[in-house]
Amino acid sequence: MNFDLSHEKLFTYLLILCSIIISFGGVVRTHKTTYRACAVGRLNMAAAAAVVFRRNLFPLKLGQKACALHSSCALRDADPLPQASFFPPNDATMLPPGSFSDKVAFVTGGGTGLGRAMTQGLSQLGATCVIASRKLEVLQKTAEEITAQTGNKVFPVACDVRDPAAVAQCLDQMEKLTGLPDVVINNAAGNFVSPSEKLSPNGWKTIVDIVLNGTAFVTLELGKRLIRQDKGASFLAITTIYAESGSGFVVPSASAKAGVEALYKSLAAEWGRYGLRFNIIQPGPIRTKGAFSRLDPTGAFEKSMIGRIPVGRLGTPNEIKNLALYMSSHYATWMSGAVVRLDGGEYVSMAGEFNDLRKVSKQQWDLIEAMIRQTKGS
Ligand SMILES: CCC/C=C/C=C/C(=O)SCCNC(=O)CCNC(=O)[C@H](O)C(C)(C)COP(=O)(O)OP(=O)(O)OC[C@H]1O[C@@H](n2cnc3c(N)ncnc32)[C@H](O)[C@@H]1OP(=O)(O)O
Ligand SMILES: NC(=O)C1=CN([C@@H]2O[C@H](COP(=O)(O)OP(=O)(O)OC[C@H]3O[C@@H](n4cnc5c(N)ncnc54)[C@H](OP(=O)(O)O)[C@@H]3O)[C@@H](O)[C@H]2O)C=CC1
Repeated sequence: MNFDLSHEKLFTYLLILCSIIISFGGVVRTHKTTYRACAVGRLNMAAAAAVVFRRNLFPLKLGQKACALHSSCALRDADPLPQASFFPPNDATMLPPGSFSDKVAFVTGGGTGLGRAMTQGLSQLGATCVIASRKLEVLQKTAEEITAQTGNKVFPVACDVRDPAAVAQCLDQMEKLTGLPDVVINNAAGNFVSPSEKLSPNGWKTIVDIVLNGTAFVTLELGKRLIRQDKGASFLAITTIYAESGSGFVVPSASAKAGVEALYKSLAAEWGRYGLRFNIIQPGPIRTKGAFSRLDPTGAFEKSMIGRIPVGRLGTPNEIKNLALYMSSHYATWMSGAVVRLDGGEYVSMAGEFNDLRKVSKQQWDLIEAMIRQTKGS
């Protein structure tokens, strides 16, 4: 029979081993660090065990903090699983050239990460783009780079979506620059992992304001203006797979993203009569600086994320781009109220009761099958 040593079991065996060695006043070596047990006793055992546990889960020394943070270093990639070779990402832009000629696109959070990739794709296919977020310099740099690549105008507009007056001003500015948009992508977000018992009221409010209120302010203000001008448009919101399931440690984000989905599904029903359609993409994990510096700052969780994804790798910004472009394009005019998950199978992989049986070896299956077949009657 195969000996399947899971992380959990490995920790347990390590803890037991530590306890035994420490009991004899020995020396334990883990990750090039030596812990000398001075006395025999439960306290020492617990302390050493805790250190072993922490070192395994967070393989960083506290002193390395600055260098470990993604914001100050290059992102470190965890390896994809072998099956990822069956599923290479195709970064090429999928729709035909000119698919967005004569169209105007408005993308919140368009200066970085997924928003930048979507803006780049829209611009490449002929759209004039307006990108909005708080940091004007970031937007300006992105706008210049994309325009240099595509030859199409990208206008940067500073806007904090939490402030309805700022949103109205931003849309005034857009109307002057380009007119009202044909394509709207609500992509701006804020997030951080935190135990919910550590959340302050302002921590909660900050995330809900950016994600839910920000999306609502942009969508309602633009919707009213489009309705007044009798102009149709496609609205897309970027949520996440846990908008559906909920998730611990990102509770404000989960709550706000679920609200965004309710908002978009509701408006799909109500505002179709004005030529407006509303759709949602739920991405799984994609390594961007903005997301991973706040959700996996030590890099300790990336490997387990990949382990949960049947396709065996993280997504790429361009994969979201291609889906977003299709959903926002004239090829998708019959799509409204849709929620599309793009996550390499992670959501269903986490949800299925028996999915962990993937770890069962062939020999173990033979034994299990024999046991089941032996059972007669109820
Ligand atoms: C399947 C994969 C799932 C992945 C999903 C990904 C979803 C995403 O949304 S990823 C997008 C991530 N990108 C961003 O978050 C970009 C924008 N983020 C920010 O600007 C900041 O991180 C922040 C959201 C905090 C907003 O910045 P702002 O300057 O406006 O706020 P602060 O004044 O810094 O903080 C406001 C209150 O929040 C508290 N807070 C901040 N960080 C934490 C933390 N790590 N833990 C707990 N609390 C935190 C902060 O203390 C403030 O509260 P208070 O002290 O009570 O005033
Ligand atoms: N990367 C991932 O794994 C996943 C990401 N997502 C979603 O994808 C979207 C993009 O995330 P990603 O590209 O990874 O992360 P980024 O941090 O790069 O993108 C977030 C963007 O939102 C903007 N933003 C934040 N706060 C505000 C605000 N108050 N007003 C206006 N703009 C704001 C930021 O710009 P600025 O700082 O200039 O304001 C930034 O450009 C988000 O909706 C996120 O929830 C969903 C699932 C997985």
